[in-house]
This record gives sequence, structure tokens and C-alpha cells, in this order.
Amino acid sequence: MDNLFPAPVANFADLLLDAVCMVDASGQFVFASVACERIFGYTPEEMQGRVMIDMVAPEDRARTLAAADDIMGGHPNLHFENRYVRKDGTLVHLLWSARWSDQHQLRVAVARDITAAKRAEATQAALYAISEAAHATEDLPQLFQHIHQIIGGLLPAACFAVGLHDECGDQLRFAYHADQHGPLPQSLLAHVMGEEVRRLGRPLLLDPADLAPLPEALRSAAGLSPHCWLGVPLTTSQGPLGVLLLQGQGEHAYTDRDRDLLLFVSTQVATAIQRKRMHAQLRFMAQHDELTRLPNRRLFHDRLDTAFARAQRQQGRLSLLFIDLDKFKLVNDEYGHDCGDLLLKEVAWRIQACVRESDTVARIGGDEFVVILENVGSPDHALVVKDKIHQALSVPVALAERGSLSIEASIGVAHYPDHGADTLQLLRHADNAMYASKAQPAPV
Ligand SMILES: Nc1nc2c(ncn2[C@@H]2O[C@H](COP(=O)(O)OP(=O)(O)OP(=O)(O)O)[C@@H](O)[C@H]2O)c(=O)[nH]1
Repeated sequence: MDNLFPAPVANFADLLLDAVCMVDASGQFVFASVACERIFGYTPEEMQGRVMIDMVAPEDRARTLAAADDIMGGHPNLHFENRYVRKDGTLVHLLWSARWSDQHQLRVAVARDITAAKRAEATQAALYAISEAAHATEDLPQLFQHIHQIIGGLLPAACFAVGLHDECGDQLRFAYHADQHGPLPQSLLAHVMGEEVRRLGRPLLLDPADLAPLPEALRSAAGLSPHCWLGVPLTTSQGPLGVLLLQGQGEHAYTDRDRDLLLFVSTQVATAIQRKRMHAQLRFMAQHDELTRLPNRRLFHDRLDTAFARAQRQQGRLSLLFIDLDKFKLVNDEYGHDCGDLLLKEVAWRIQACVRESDTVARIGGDEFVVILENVGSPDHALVVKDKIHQALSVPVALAERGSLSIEASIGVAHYPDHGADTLQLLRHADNAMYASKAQPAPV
């Protein structure tokens, strides 16, 4: 190097904090200033003779070669950004200014390390994207997928898992678990790791090379996996919500900086989850009856429209059962409103137990329930269900200190296509049939 440049020039270049490099027409480094060691991890001597493009991150190579061609064609570049792979394997983000010297047949370039700024930029973008995802996604599983993608852009995440506290707050339930390596044994480790992060209430970095400080259960689970893991608690202003776990890619070892970054982002993740849960809760409340948690009148009509359209399209059958409790008012009057509530909940539960999960049971009024039976083979099938419900409701309901309570119900049935060509006709038919049944004297 000293032969190529007068000593003062090389000395001045070595005083600069940015890296000064010179590359010949074949793309080899012929000069690298002292600052290169801090930026690239290689000493100037180690850099000399290396092929520039081999040090560039593979994803940035095509762009870098195109920019180099342009510079050598006589177009200096003041702002070129790319990433190099440092000697320790990590990436460094660089901002280059470069020009071609015809006289020396060299590309002269100065590189500034902008890794910290890039990381801050990426973190801000991730925070924004997570908050956007809370609005843009339909439900929690979709939100988790988005968050996985966003965090995967910041940190390696071969496995990404979100565990949420159950309602009692004493168990973790994995609401999202995406794993490139298959479900086991990593998911066992994810479980043990998640519990440990939850117990500690702070981040945990698991490095297979340094398991000694970990509790026994975690150590033995981690012994099955050669990968590095990172776990952080998800916490909102209202308290702990769950944990977020990442597993490193291949040999990648997470650093303390990765841990701090994930912890920083985790607040936004927790807020997004909480917001999504709140939306889901509001939607549920708008569509369900608070007491029995059955679909309410509005959701019933939606479901009926959908089921009706499907039956029409598939030329299938559908039955509607209108159920009205008899003399329910007396229950309230004689036993009190609380007992009335209890009875309604029990009735809801018993009706649901008589039908398939794909059928709909809704509460559309005080003591009025309705059932949509889909894919019924024949009207007889609906009559069997009707008898089943009669029987189920005829069993007295036990009241803690007041003995038991019996209730009867009037049930009206309407079949599609027999009793109506649209939902209105069907509803009317079922309602009339129910009133006709109520008007009949009770069997002695
Ligand atoms: N406990 C309780 N009672 C309710 C609720 N919603 C409505 N009710 C009561 O349910 C009763 C319904 O009365 P009606 O429609 O006259 O029905 P019924 O007494 O069963 O009369 P029939 O249907 O003619 O046999 C009223 O007393 C309402 O106050 C509720 O959520 N909880």
C-alpha cells in the first residue's frame, strides 16, 4: 500500500473514522484504511487482495455490481447503501460515496457504518407495521401471522410462538406456533421456555452453549435442541398477557441487543393483541345474548339467511324449530329473577346438547329460542330433534337451596322447502306452529 500512495495520504486516510477503500478494475481491494477493521472486522492487511463482491451480503450483490459498473462508467455515486458480511458473520449496513479514478484505474470509496440508524429505522417501521396489523387483520391468528412476518424481518425466527395466559392466568396456552422444524421436540421446549419466561416476568435468552444457569426442566428440554431461543413477556398496562418466543435460524446465536430489541417491540405486540381481543369481544357482545351466550336475534337472522341460501343452492333441506317456554313468567314471580336466569341458561345448554355443532341455537327473546337444523335428510329428522328437546327440557332443573324446578316448552317446526319459499314464510310457519302447540291442552 505504501508503494501505491505517498505516505501522508495513507496516514490521513487512517485518521478518518469512516473506511477508505480502493478497488481495482478487477474488483479487488488494493487499499483499506485502519477504520476498516472496526467496520468490516478485517484488518487492512486482511482486506487487501480480497474480492470486494465476496464480502457483500448475497442479496445485495447484483445491485452492488450494477452500481460499481455505473461508477466505473464515469458516474460518481454519493449515496449507495448495501450490506457487507463482517468477519464474525454479522451484517453491517454501509453508506458509500465512490468515484472512479481514470488516472489510477481505481475505484475510490468511503464507507460509513449506518447499522445503528438502519436498525432504529427498521424498529420504527416494525412498530408501525404491528400497530397497523392490529387494524388490518381479521382475527388473532391472522394478526399473529403478520407479527411473525414483521418480527422475522428484524430478527431470525425459524420458530415463532405466542403463548397467552388462560382466563385464570395460571397456564399458558399457545395461540400461535409456527415452526420450520416440525412440532417436536421444539414445541416441548417452547412450552417449558414459555413457562419460565412467564414465571420470571422478564426476557430470557437460551443459548445451547451456555445452559448452566437455567433451571433443570429447561436445561433438559433445551438439551434436545441445538438452537438459540429468545423469550419475552407480553405485558400491557393492565398486566401480563402472555409470552413471545423466537427460535434462531441454524447456528445463529441471539445477542443481548436482539433481546432488548424484542423486548422493545413486545409492548406494541401486546397492545395489538389486546386491541384485537377487545374488538373480538365487542363483536361477540353485539352478536350474542349476554345471559346464555347464544347467538342473538341479529346473528340468528344472518345465520338463517346463509343457511337458507346454501339449502337453495344445494337443493337441500333445512328445518326451523321455534321454542317458547310455557309459563316462564311464573318462575320469575315465584322463585325470583335469579332462578329464572339460571333456568334460561340451563335450557340453552340442554337445547345445544340436542343438536349438532354445525346447527344454530339462538335466543331471540326473553324465553324464546330458535334452532336452525341444516342438512336434514327428511322432516322426520327435525321431529326427532324436537322430541329430544322436549325430553331434555322435561328433566327438572336442580336449584341449590330450593329443590328443583320443572318447565315445559312449546315447539313449532317449519321445513324448507315444504313450508315456505323464503325465510319470512318459514319463520311465520314455525311461529304459528309454536302458538298452535301452546294452545293445545297439556297432556294429562
Ligand atoms: N329471569 C329472566 N326472565 C326474563 C328474561 N327475559 C325475559 N324474561 C321474562 O320472561 C317472561 C316471559 O313471559 P311471557 O312471554 O308471558 O311467557 P310465559 O310466562 O312463558 O307465557 P307463555 O309463553 O304464554 O306460557 C317475562 O316475565 C319476562 O320478564 C331474562 O333474561 N331473565
